[in-house]
Amino acid sequence: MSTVAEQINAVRANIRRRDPDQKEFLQAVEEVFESLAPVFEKDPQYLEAFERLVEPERQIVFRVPWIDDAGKQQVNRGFRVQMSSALGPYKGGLRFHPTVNLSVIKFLAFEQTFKNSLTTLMMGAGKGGSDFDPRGRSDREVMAFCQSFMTELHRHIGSDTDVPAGDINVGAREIGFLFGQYKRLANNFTGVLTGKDLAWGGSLIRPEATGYGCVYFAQNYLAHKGEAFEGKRCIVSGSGNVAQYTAEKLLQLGAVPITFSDSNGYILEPNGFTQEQIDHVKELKNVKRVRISEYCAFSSTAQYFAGKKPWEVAADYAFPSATQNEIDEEDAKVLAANGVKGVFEGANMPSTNEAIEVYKSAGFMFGPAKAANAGGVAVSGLEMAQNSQRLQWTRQEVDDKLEKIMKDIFNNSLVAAERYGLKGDIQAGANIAGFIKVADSMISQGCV
Ligand SMILES: NC(=O)C1=CN([C@@H]2O[C@H](COP(=O)(O)OP(=O)(O)OC[C@H]3O[C@@H](n4cnc5c(N)ncnc54)[C@H](O)[C@@H]3O)[C@@H](O)[C@H]2O)C=CC1
Ligand SMILES: O=C(O)CCC(=O)C(=O)O
Repeated sequence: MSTVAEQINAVRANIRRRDPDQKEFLQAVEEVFESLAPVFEKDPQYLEAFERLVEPERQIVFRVPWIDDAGKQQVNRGFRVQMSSALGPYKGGLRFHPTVNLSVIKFLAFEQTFKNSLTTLMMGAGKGGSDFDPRGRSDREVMAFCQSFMTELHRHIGSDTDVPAGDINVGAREIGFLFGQYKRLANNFTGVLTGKDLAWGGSLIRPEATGYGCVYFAQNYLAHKGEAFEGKRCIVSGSGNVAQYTAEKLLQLGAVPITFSDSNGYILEPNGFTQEQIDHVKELKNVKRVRISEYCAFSSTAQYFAGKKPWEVAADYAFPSATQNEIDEEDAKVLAANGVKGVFEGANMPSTNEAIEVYKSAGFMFGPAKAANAGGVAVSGLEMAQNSQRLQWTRQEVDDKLEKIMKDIFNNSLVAAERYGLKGDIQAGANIAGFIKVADSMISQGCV
């Protein structure tokens, strides 16, 4: 008869043996595994549920052929990983980026499972995307790609089956093209995607939801520690959807957002961005689709640091909002040395596991992605609810619900950590609270 510790090690070894090359997926699993140990110790049924959960219910990999503006054939690879339907239809975004592969989509789908559970709404989890790079492509090329992608994907999704949304490089334009093709193929006008345009079934506050939600989460955390945003300098990375609305909400709450970045470098506004300057970033990134360095032509006070990450700037709090593993151990040490006291993850898995260790030993407040960035998918869940009712709620109604969900996520994570003897560890608490709801549902639904 093996001990629980031996059983945990056997499950861990099996996961590693099965997909040894999927480094992002293994990293995400490892981060969760550590914090679930006390749960597995308490009831070995949970370990069995976990062993099932790490194996996606279904993985779809497909060819996406399309014709570019020069009349030349292009071929990309498409993915949809349907991770878990324990709590509802599969739900999670689509990412179009040259770095997309099965490991990246699997890690995102795995994280999504815990995140969607934390929202308190009834959503299973999935994630998808393609190695298609929209940079430099015309609107017509992006449409041709989206139509081809949906031509295969449409067989696998539906408003009660799987409801994709946006992620990196999938915003309002792409959701429109994808929805149009779905409707044409399925002959069905239904809420099969979220992040839709307001005129045809979208929800107010969905564009703002991930960034606003991350700041609401941080606000709860700060209040718990007796701190407040007023006058606090905040580093934001990225300059896309999540970064823009994180900076906007920080400004509204009296904080001072001072940076944005992209993969080429970062910009610093030493006195903080105004709303007009944030609106200019939105125009540059969402309409003109140019590099963040272009911002400096608009502001005489801005500085641009080519090839650098914003973590070197002295600040109070950091909001990584670009991509995975953008903060490594060295970056985390620099944050600590510069006086940062909290990291709140807008992006998915932006911190390496070694960076998280540094946060813990430095005593940072740490808002892990699954909890801190759950506002986006939460408002997607609210969009689904509105679509089912064929109603549209007001901006205030949706924002109030988002604020409440983020408060509940913080409190539920706090309570779960304490219940398992890890008082104050919000990272462990979020993993535990997210997992237990999924695992209990899996157990009561039988071995499926
Ligand atoms: N859009 C949403 O509702 C949600 C997004 N997320 C996560 O937030 C992150 C950002 O996503 P979005 O803002 O939606 O995408 P986006 O496409 O609007 O923006 C991504 C931004 O990140 C920057 N970026 C990409 N790679 C980078 C790198 N290596 N270094 C520095 N900057 C880089 C891009 O230049 C761009 O400004 C991703 O990790 C995504 O998975 C998480 C929850 C929901
Ligand atoms: O809104 C959604 O369905 C998904 C958002 C997402 O992809 C994420 O939370 O990472």
